[in-house]
Amino acid sequence: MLKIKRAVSLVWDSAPGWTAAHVVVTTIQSTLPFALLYIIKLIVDDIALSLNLVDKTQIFSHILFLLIDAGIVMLLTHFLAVIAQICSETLSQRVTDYMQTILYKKAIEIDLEAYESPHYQDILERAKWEAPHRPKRMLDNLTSGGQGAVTLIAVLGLLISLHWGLVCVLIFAAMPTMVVRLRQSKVMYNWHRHQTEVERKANYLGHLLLGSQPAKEIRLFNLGNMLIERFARIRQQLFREKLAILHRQAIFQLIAQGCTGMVMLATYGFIVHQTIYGRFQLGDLVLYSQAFQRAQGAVQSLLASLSGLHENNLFLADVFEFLSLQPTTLAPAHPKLVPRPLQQGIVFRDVSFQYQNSTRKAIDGINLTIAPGEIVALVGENGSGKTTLAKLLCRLYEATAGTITLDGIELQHFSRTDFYSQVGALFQDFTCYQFTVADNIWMGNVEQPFTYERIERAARQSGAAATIQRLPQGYETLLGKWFKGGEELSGGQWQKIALARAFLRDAQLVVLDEPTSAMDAHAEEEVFMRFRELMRDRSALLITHRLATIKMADRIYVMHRGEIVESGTHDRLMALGGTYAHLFETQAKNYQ
Ligand SMILES: Nc1ncnc2c1ncn2[C@@H]1O[C@H](COP(=O)(O)OP(=O)(O)OP(=O)(O)O)[C@@H](O)[C@H]1O
Repeated sequence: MLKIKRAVSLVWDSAPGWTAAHVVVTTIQSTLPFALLYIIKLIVDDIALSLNLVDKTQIFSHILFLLIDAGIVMLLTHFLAVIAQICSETLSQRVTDYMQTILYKKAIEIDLEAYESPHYQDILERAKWEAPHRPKRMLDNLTSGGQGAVTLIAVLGLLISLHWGLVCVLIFAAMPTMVVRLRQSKVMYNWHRHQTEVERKANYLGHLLLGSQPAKEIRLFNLGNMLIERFARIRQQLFREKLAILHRQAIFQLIAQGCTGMVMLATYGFIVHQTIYGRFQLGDLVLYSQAFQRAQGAVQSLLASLSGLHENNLFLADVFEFLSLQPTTLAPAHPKLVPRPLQQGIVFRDVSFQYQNSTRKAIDGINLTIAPGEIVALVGENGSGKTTLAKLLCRLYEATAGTITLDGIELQHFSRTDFYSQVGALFQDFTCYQFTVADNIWMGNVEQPFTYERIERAARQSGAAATIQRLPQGYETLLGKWFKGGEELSGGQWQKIALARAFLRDAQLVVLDEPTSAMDAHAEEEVFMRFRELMRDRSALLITHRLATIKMADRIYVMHRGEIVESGTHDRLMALGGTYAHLFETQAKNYQ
């Protein structure tokens, strides 16, 4: 019941005016057949009366007047049908848009960690399927159920006057179908829920086959047919399972309808029997069998609405399950303000972290400091935990043990918005927004007004300015190939734009994970030459495999299997002759 109320209020919130119009129009629609029936009854009464009259002029004009009324009701019925369709379609659209917005808002609230959980992906997927149409369907069930109930109440009076037992027969006859329908909804729902991951696998294959990003490899490695076969195999499996359920349901439905049919036949037999033995007139036979038929139709429509309500209720549970998700890390009740400017900087104390569903720690017992104005570099082999450490510093994940403090205050004590406003970051998997160049850079700090002056400065700092100048519409050039007129950039050029985005943020902490990996040696050198100047009052964490570029770092931490194994300046680490010196010499040798 609560879910029905919540679904209706979602529909109402999406478009109050259209919801009201939809309900009013369908209510009027449901009363019109009775109005027409009543007018026809008046016409029949007049005709019967006219048979005994000598002067039929007056009664004929009255019948004409009633006929015009009937015509008006018919016209109104057609007119309302058109209006009802417009209301229904508009409302469906509004509900879909509204529900999608709600889903997007909820999705951005959830912790990043959730995206690594298949369970979360399943919940999200089901909510995406069901949210756009289930609330509106529920409203439709309610209105059509209401219509069925009105018709039923109207004919029930007639049936009771015939025999009260007929009403019981009507309800009894409907029972088997009702039970079967409720069971079917439950079986189908459970099957859908159970199959979410398999459906996601099929969708993933579809994404590989249709997406622009995998398109190159699909062609080069001739993966198309293999992926299509995998897709077809999954769809076949889903199809077979669904068909088996539908077969079983068809058998149950046939049995239920057979039972209903037999009860109905017996009832008609009873009415005919009563007529033959003179207890009913021929007119009664017609009237009561009509009434019984209508009542049966109304019961069927009521049942369809009730089982629809039941089904939509089940599926809406998936939407509400998603909407009820909460971030695992709650916002502090009394958040502290991020110190501006930083005095002591950032301190990691015995920090460890283990990813969800992972059996080992990605980083273990990390101790590290970044003072204000200091550039700290992280180096180490693949998978040693550098990016994980950067993500913890950006508070994209919470440490499983230990503390990370900013001027002595643990990161959890800041509101995320305030903390994020002080972080400028560039990760390896940065996003290439299919927007204009200016938008791509401005998105580094949308809280600040859009000004070309700031955007151009950030572009100069990242080395993107020269590339942008050569674009047909400069900063107003649309990037990417998704939309008409878009210009595609090279990997290194995209990286410069993304770096400009990180620089645009007026942040005290800058985190750069392989910021120049796609740039040519000349561009990279330019970026790092400006880097010290740029980071003057900021704290920077820099991750790179290109050791030549980090000689200028104030301190270098060397990571190995989640731990810090060495730290110090370039010169000190070289003198130490350990992992760093070995890595550096290996790289240097390759350049000789
Ligand atoms: N989202 C994740 N879920 C589970 N494990 C992860 C996840 N991301 C990384 N890991 C694991 O954590 C460890 C550290 O990964 P991380 O990305 O921090 O390494 P890295 O030093 O940045 O590597 P690279 O130099 O290749 O970028 C690896 O063993 C990796 O398998």
